[in-house]
Amino acid sequence: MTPAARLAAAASVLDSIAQGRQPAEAVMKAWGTANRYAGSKDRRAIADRVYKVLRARGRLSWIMGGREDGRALVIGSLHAIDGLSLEEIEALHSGDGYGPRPLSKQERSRITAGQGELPGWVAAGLPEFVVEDFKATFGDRWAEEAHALMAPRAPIDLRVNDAAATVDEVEAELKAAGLDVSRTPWSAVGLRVPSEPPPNIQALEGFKAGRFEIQDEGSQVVCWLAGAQPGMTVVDYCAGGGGKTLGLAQAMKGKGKLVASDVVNKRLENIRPRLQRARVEADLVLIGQNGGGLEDLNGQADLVFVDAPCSGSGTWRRRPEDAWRLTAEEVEKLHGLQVRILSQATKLVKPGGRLVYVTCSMLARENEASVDAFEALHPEFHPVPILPSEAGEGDHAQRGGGGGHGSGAGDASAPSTAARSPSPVDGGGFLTSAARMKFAELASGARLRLSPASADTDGFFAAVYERAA
Ligand SMILES: C[S@@+](CC[C@H](N)C(=O)[O-])C[C@H]1O[C@@H](n2cnc3c(N)ncnc32)[C@H](O)[C@@H]1O
Repeated sequence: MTPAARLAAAASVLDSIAQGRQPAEAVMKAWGTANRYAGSKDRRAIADRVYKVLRARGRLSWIMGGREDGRALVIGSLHAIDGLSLEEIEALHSGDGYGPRPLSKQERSRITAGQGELPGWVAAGLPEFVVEDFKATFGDRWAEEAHALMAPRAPIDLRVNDAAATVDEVEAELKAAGLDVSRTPWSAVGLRVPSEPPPNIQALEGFKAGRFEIQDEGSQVVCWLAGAQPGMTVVDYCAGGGGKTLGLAQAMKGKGKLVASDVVNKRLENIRPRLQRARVEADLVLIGQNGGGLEDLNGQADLVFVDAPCSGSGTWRRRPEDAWRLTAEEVEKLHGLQVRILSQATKLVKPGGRLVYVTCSMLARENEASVDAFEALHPEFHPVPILPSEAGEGDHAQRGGGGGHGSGAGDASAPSTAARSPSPVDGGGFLTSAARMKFAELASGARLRLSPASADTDGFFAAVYERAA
């Protein structure tokens, strides 16, 4: 393909992405299948252009006078990102062969007009309502947070299944496969590989044998903070694809009862092969929108983990297309759903047991606002500080009625006053000492926010609660 034909193809892929809800990666793949004449270098060049545009879509649309079609965004990117002159852009738009048609008068004038002063949200490359939320949360640091969230090429993180292999063994295995592997800073069982050139992790023997899984470090961290321990009864209430289920199973070391529930059966079914690969077990339970289906566990769970449905805005560095699909109305709906799901999940928590709320959202409306609403509705749930309180680690457990799980869940004979819940930052030994220092900086009481800018992870929010007796 000529460079011009690649631009035309990128514009058409961008239009397909804008028309649907499919991930950009899937649209790119479908385009490759339908256009077999395109070689790997062509597909690579087209994907590079598509992602370049998606990460800067707001700015490019602004420059092109509010146009949002693929052609305009590609033209804008040649000018504003690649720095091509009008003549160079025109040469790529001669209309010859499979290249794009010549520039219109308006398109030419958009390029010659220059960018001018860009409003903050346009420069940040995020929808305006998102930037307002960021300003309220991050203050002066909002632009840095926005930039890191939309920056290219997040690395790929792996969680080593320490029941099947040591971190050293997996590290050596990945090195032998030619990957440039390093340790993750916060999760003690995390490894990181660059996403460029794209590694085929799923084809590796260690992946197939369950020695490691793909999981962002932030996602690993929230599993470790939850405090699942061997012998506990744990419910992963919104189990989805099962990423956290596997992390919780790892913390439980295969001992106790783990239940993974969701309202979508297909998602639960996808967990099955992952459990088999990791050689761990969980009961998969399809629940109704109102939580029906888990009545047997009412008041029984030591830990209920609610990885709530959310905007997924914490993962926009991997899926920048989603930033432009989200609306303020959807965020409002998600906030309502999050508070409702948390309320439903409370029924399962036993006195002294924990409820952990997690999102992969960067938005305060889905994080702080959702747990504020939950706290107002459920005073029987006490916030558990992420860091040990000054009065001594675990004193919240006694305030909350004791009955901790320090000696292993199911040990009903353990005296409640002696047993103390470990502090979330203890992380069951799965958090590094660097994590403990870092989270001292990032945690606010029972709440912790991780982000690409602050922790080099996807954006995550976690809040930990304990039910009073
Ligand atoms: C953020 S995703 C979970 C991701 C998953 N925990 C993981 O780590 O792969 C949220 C999940 O909540 C589920 N969900 C939506 N409404 C729900 C409800 N009312 N009760 C329980 N789960 C619900 C969705 O089907 C979705 O799978």
